[in-house]
Amino acid sequence: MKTILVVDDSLDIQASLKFFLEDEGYLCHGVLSPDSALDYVAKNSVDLVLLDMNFSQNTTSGAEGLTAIEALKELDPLLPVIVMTGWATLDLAVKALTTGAADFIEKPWQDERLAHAIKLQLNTRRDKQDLARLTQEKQRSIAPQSALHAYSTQKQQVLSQLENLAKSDMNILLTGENGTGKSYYAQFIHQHSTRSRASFIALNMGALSDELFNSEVFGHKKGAFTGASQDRLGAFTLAEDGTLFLDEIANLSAQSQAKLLHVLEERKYTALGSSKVLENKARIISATNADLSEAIANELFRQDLYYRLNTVEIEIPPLRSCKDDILPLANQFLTSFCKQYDKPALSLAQCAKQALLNYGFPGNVRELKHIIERVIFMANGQQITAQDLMLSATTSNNKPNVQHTVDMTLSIDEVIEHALLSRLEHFNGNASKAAKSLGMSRSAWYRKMSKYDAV
Ligand SMILES: Nc1ncnc2c1ncn2[C@@H]1O[C@H](COP(=O)(O)OP(=O)(O)OP(=O)(O)O)[C@@H](O)[C@H]1O
Repeated sequence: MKTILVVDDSLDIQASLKFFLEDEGYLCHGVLSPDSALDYVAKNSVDLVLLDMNFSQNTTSGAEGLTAIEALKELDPLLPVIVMTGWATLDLAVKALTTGAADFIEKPWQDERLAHAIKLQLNTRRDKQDLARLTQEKQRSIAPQSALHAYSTQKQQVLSQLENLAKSDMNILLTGENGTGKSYYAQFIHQHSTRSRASFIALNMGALSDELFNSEVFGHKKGAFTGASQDRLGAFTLAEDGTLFLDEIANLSAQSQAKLLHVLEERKYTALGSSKVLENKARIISATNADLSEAIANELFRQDLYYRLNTVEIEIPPLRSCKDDILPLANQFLTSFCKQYDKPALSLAQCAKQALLNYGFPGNVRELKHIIERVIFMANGQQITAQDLMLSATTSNNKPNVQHTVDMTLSIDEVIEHALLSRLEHFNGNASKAAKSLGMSRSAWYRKMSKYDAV
């Protein structure tokens, strides 16, 4: 329900506007002075202000109203202020509109005209908010994904479980190794939920410092800190009543964990530099490839936050335990990359199929996708051989292989990608340990990994 703030020093006028506005379906709050109005707008959600222009006795110039319009617009540039005065002159109306008022109404007002003006200004505000949100959302939301493919019984079971859970409002924690497609499954949940028409906002926690966390998650006001040159909407605000996907949740610092826990408990937050309390209505899906029980035991992750996030916990199985996915996914990627690079259709020779089925895929579906993308440029002829795939030898028990032979034909990017994957494999998919062993910070690790996902 929209909230309208009435600023008028007459309690009679406040009461009669309240009566009328509530009848029109709005929530109405009244204050007696511009100072109280500013205080109220700074701390509460207000959708529109009806502002008297004169407050001190015997003044009719409208100067107090003009100052109030300026201050209100400074506080919230998108807040519509409709001016109402019994001392209307053309000059004052022009001044009010050029100062930032959205409309000018003479007292005594006509109900129909007032109702129309309010409706119009609320619609304009909504359109402006949508535009601001869409612009920022476009800058930050993850690229629309291609379809999620699941052929094996294991993956099909996970999908049907998620489809059922999607209908609830429960927070869901997705676990699983790197590259199993957790962000794809998060979008799948959103698309099958009752929130599918609202936004899906994704944030990679592994890449956020504490300072960035505040800004990205809660947003900031212009001037909140050096370099804050304009207002920024936070992920909770952008997600609104949609879905907020928090990837790599185990990598949050203790400080950021405490802040996130507070929002999840209170369902309220404030942007940096603002005292306005905002409500969190988003559903949280989080994901991690880390062992959170171990992180809790080592006091690296808060148990209370874990319980807030994992109302339900679903593990996405590694590719090596879903053998029935390997060849259909490989063919799927083959078709789409041949199309993307305008190459003639290619197929997998029997030896290549067998090699893929025997391989351990420490980097899971992401790695399979990269292998297929690379082989398109390496294959001679229309059939891809096992050799073209350039897979390292695998262990017989299908566990990921630690040894990678360095092929002298690989580019520097491919050598780095191999190094990252083999280190990940060595640490059983634990990205924090893999990063540490390479002398990299967690955020540098995630930046590198996402670079190779994008190659
Ligand atoms: N079921 C699937 N169908 C099609 N593509 C998939 C599937 N699962 C994963 N992928 C591909 O694998 C890549 C990695 O997926 P994603 O980034 O969601 O993995 P992740 O589990 O979140 O990895 P990380 O833990 O490293 O963040 C995606 O870019 C996508 O191309």
